[in-house]
Amino acid sequence: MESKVLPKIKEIRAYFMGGATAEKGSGGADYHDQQEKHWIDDKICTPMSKYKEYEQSRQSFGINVLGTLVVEIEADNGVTGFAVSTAGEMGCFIVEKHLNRFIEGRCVSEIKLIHDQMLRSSMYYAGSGGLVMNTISCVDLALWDLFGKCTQLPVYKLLGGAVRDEIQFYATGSRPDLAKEMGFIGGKMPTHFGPHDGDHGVRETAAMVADMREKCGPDFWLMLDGWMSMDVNFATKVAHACAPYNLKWIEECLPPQQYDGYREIKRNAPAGMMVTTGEHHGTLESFQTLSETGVDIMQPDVGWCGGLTTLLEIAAIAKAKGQLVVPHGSSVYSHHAVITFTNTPFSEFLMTSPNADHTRAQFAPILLDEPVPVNGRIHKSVLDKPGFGVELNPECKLTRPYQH
Ligand SMILES: C[C@H](O)[C@H](O)CC(=O)C(=O)O
Ligand SMILES: [Mg+2]
Repeated sequence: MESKVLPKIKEIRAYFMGGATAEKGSGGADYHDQQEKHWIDDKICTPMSKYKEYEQSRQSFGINVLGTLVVEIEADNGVTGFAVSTAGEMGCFIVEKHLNRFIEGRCVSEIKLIHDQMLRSSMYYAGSGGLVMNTISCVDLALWDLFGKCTQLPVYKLLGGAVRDEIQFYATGSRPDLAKEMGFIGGKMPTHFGPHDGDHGVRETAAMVADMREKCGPDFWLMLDGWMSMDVNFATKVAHACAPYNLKWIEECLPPQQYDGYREIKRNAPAGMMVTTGEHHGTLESFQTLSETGVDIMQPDVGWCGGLTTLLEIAAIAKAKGQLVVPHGSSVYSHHAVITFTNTPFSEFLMTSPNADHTRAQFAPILLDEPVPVNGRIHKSVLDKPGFGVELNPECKLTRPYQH
């Protein structure tokens, strides 16, 4: 077969949808931006819950101010790749006024070089993750999508191919009992009480798990997600109070950088209960440090951790340590990665239906053809389309606030 001459990148463009200036409930990659009464905004415990006025709703403290960033990259043969993440209008500035210089004119296969230059050139303002890293991740994912679309290969094949025929999912949402009926292997619930609620909060949390255990039977996996809201003492008490109900893991109990705290929770946790975290860690170095704490599962979000290029490195760190890497639910972007990882035996599906009573595409409405699990599973054949196999929904109103 003749080797192909790959095209060069002609232009990168950045758009946003939703965020602080839009109507509530735009969804997209900013999946916390849902309509009122959605389970994802119903008194979920957060680092802000100790302030009464911000306890009931995460949107009240601004969890949905960023909005969706859409990065589109066009090659000189007219083929376009794209990706979405959570960085909105501010991400657009970073792409169009800074990162564009490392991208335009490069061959579509030069992803690693571009990734390294994006990381090094933003080191002075990127910190250890967050908005800037979300933006870099989005560009990296768009580059992989473009590379796949130019070579007519799905991203998972570019990575070396699938190590299993299907991905099986647990569901994150308020109704693990319904997730069980839908064929998922487990259900992860948010917590509603934190250290400011004292022992009453510990008892209420354990009662919620006990109730779900009753509804789901003895073997269905049940997990808790603390979304950075606890301290070591509260997390330890919750873990022990939930042990009789066979809680499988306790997730993201602490703020991301409290590595000593994670080490202590791991030491304190009942035997057999896993300690997990990682979705708000944003550099390879932070995952190396996290890995050393001994957490059982690292949970990077591929749209926030530095992109697919960094996720591959994180997975290698975890593999060498015998840890699992189970990405935070980042939809197609993680499906193409995890089907190639030997240390990801299952993955996350985040329920974005308002009552968590049916499956709905996680990034709805921004992607066309975004796969959703059927009977809790996605077969690799569903991923057999060039790039990440999705297109932008032309009905979503996108704004391009900056041009270079
Ligand atoms: C449900 C959690 O609070 C959050 O919205 C999502 C998350 O942390 C997860 O899916 O994991
Ligand atoms: Mg989580």
